Amino acid sequence: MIRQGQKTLNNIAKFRSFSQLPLYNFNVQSKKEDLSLLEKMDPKKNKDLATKLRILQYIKPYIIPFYHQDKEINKTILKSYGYMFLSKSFFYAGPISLKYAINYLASASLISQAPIFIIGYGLCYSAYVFFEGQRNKILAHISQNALREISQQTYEHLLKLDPSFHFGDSQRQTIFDITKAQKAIESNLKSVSSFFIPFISDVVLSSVFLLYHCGPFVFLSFLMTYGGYIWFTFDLTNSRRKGMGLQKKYERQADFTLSETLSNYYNVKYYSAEKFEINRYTSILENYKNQTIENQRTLAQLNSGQRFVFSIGLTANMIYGAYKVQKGLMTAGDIVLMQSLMMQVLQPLFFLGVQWREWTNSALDIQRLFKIMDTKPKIQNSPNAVDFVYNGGEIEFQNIKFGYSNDKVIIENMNVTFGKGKWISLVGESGLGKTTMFNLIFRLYDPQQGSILIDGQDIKNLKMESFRQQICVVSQNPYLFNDTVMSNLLYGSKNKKQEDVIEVCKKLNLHDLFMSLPQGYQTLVGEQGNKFSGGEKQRISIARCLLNDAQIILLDEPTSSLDSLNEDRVMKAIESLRNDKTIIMITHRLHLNSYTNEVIYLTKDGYKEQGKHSHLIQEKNTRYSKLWENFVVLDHTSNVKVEQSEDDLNQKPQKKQNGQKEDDEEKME
Ligand SMILES: Nc1ncnc2c1ncn2[C@@H]1O[C@H](COP(=O)(O)OP(=O)(O)OP(=O)(O)O)[C@@H](O)[C@H]1O
Repeated sequence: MIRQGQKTLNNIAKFRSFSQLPLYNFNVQSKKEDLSLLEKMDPKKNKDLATKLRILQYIKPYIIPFYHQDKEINKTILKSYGYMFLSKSFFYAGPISLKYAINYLASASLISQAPIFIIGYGLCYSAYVFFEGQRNKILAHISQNALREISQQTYEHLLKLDPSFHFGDSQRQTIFDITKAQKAIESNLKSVSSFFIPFISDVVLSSVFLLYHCGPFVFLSFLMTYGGYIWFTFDLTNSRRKGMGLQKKYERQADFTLSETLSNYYNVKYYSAEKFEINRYTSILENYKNQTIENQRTLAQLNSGQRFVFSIGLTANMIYGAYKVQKGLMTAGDIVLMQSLMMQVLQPLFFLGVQWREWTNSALDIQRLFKIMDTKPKIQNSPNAVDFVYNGGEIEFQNIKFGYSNDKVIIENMNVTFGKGKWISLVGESGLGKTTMFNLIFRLYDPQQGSILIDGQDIKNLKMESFRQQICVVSQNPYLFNDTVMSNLLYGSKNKKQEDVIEVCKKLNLHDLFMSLPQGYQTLVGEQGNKFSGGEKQRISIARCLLNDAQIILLDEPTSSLDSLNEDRVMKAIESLRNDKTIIMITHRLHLNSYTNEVIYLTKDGYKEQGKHSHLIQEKNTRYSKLWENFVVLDHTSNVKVEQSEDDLNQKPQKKQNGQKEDDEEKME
């Protein structure tokens, strides 16, 4: 499950190339109001307490019967309480039976009945073990359900968050944090249901039995011993918190460094940085080791202190009991009962520190999850959002101003129209904001000013799923899932037939490559698709996009890793498969513009030239024609281009524009 989450996060990529991510049809079982309640609490006011209360809110539906909306889970929780009642009944019947066995053994007239109580003691213990086992089975079932539902909620929330969240911090760190937090919540749930609830019932029941069987002195001494023990445990555990926090921090650093280094394996090798990385990792491990030793020392202190407090209480009660027996006010059986009851609660009491420490530690881990759950997606459907109505796929930037942050404007006063059904090249210098324009079309960000219209509809007023479904993006860095070739090709196009896939792959020169693999189209592509070359990955992601039914295709330097032969094939494949879809293609390889219907050339100072490649380069005073001259001279493929350019400039554009109005306007501003 965690691996799946990691795969998906990695593939959210620069923008979500496929709007089918919501195809995963989550069916979250927890009541939604639980989350909103959690969200309302302000952890800053009393961070520690607030976090613990939020954790309780989170796990409440799995502890309190009738709180979960799934009736089956409610029944299971109720059953677990039934088993607890039975196990506790036998747990306390045992020492009482033992008390009578001892008293009868000490009495000459009743000694013959003692074995019945001894057998009763044994049976009670067996029954207790049986019902406790049944309860544990049920608790495992509940906690696994809880883990699944909480992971699901988190996953769903993560997929809603904006790219600024996913690419602001380290994604790997986020994954670590979430994984740890989910485990921490599961462990907290287990500790509440398997430890704290039975523990509280033990303290209450032991008190009642001690009061009834051994009198008020033993009862009070018992309460004081437990009170002192609990106070000491909590006090010392809280003072160990800082040290535990440091240990966690070093642990996270170590995990993170390991993962960073391994995922940058090639860079480490290329820069011969093994020694540097080993030293870095070792110094973190050293910190972790020292802090763990220090924490173990304080833990030993805690444990010996706890036993000391308990032994004082136990000894005081035993002395008092011995005195009462001497006076004939208590029996030997009462002393055994007192000892058994105290010892029965002693066992869980020794775990109290461990459990409380776990809670305190998990609170640190879970705080990170809460921080993520508190992050609200900036881009959301407006309350009155309507469905997008496709009408040819014209895209219009109206007076757009945008910057990723307020202090740096990337795009200002931009007015551009990408005509419907056209294949348009978007050209401009590096860093101009071309990829950013794609991000804006996909509404991964909202412009600070102006509107983006698709087929005359402002995307801010549209349901995001409805227009995103019509857009497919091939990003600069092709992202593949670590799945089979076929699954990657069909990601988002589940209804496509095998023949369609083969047709597209043949056109992109991929079919023979896949067929040469041992498992053909069922071959796994490897982590991030690294079983394929950069150019092959690029062609796979183009194939995936061409197989998609989206009517608008955004190609961000789709052939940057391709040789000229494959580049030509790809261009021809796009041309033959595009079926009047609107395509915007960012490219720095100007010769590709001969394949497209139109070029939009933008500069940082807001200048724009728009028209057919062949016309723009013939106009000697256009900036684009100067760029083209430079390209032809400087580009290492210039020979090909010069040869091609005669074709490209004079024939291809004309051939390509079949079906397109000849009176395409050239706009120059
Ligand atoms: N997520 C981001 N957060 C902050 N700044 C960003 C982000 N993405 C891009 N930028 C900045 O925005 C500017 C435009 O980037 P963009 O990728 O849109 O340019 P581009 O025209 O596509 O460049 P290239 O041709 O090199 O791909 C750059 O200065 C870049 O550093």
